[in-house]
Amino acid sequence: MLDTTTRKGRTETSGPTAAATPALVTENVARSFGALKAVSNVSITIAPGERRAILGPNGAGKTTLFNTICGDHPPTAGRILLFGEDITHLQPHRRARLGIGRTYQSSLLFDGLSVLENLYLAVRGAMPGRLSLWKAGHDDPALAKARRLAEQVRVDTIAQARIQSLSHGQRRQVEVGMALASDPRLLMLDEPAAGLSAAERPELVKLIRDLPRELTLILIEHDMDVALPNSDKVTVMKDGEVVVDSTPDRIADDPLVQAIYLGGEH
Ligand SMILES: Nc1ncnc2c1ncn2[C@@H]1O[C@H](COP(=O)(O)OP(=O)(O)OP(=O)(O)O)[C@@H](O)[C@H]1O
Repeated sequence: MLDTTTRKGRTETSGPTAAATPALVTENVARSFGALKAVSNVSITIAPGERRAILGPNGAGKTTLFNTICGDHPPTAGRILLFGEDITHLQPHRRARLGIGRTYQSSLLFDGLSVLENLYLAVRGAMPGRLSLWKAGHDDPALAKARRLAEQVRVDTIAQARIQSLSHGQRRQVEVGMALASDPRLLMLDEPAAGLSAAERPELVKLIRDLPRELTLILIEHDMDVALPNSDKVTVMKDGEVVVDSTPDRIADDPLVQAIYLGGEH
């Protein structure tokens, strides 16, 4: 994997170069909302299996960058390649079929349904064909997969519990399971630890750490204790632009990062 440090146009590279097609490339990606440039000129390359944290203060453009990648708000300029395929102009569901899974800052869970039912719906939603919950039987492969996902995200012991009875941390675990339902090659987690108590965080960190190593992961996270142990590289954004691209061991000491992130601006 590349070991690269970038600061506003300057790039230092050391270590072996990755020959494989990158999992994700954004080339000069921009997204405006009217006159507001939420994301400007973002060029990042993420290797297959890499875990990348995206940090930055509120309003830096992190979620908007996610939205340009998954297609919720496609870029107004630039290009996005997923495993070498140009997805810049594809609809979100086409991008999902090509291997993008994501979570959102706000919950998309059905409160009145059980954990297993939510996971089942996510599995069925990722399958071609019409959704038909009433056909679910014990030999339904989608149900078996939902059960496997429940184990993977450590909610199998509460599989029958309704979402509304879950703790915030457990809900986050279910959300990760739902994002995994489509067997993504690129998983994007938007602030998975937001709102979690100190007691709930280690479970989530462990869940993320135990995700299959071949899965490429992009993580937006304010909490350094969650972001840094779970990342190979860290990208810091401010005012819609990438301002630092570095490694977790260097990031905390970076004066620019300290000024804009640890300095309490967010
Ligand atoms: N749908 C939208 N319409 C108009 N403006 C938007 C929209 N989405 C985001 N923005 C604006 O774009 C800028 C970047 O927002 P974004 O949510 O991407 O930042 P962020 O880094 O994810 O922040 P946070 O950490 O608070 O989630 C902000 O000024 C925001 O108000």
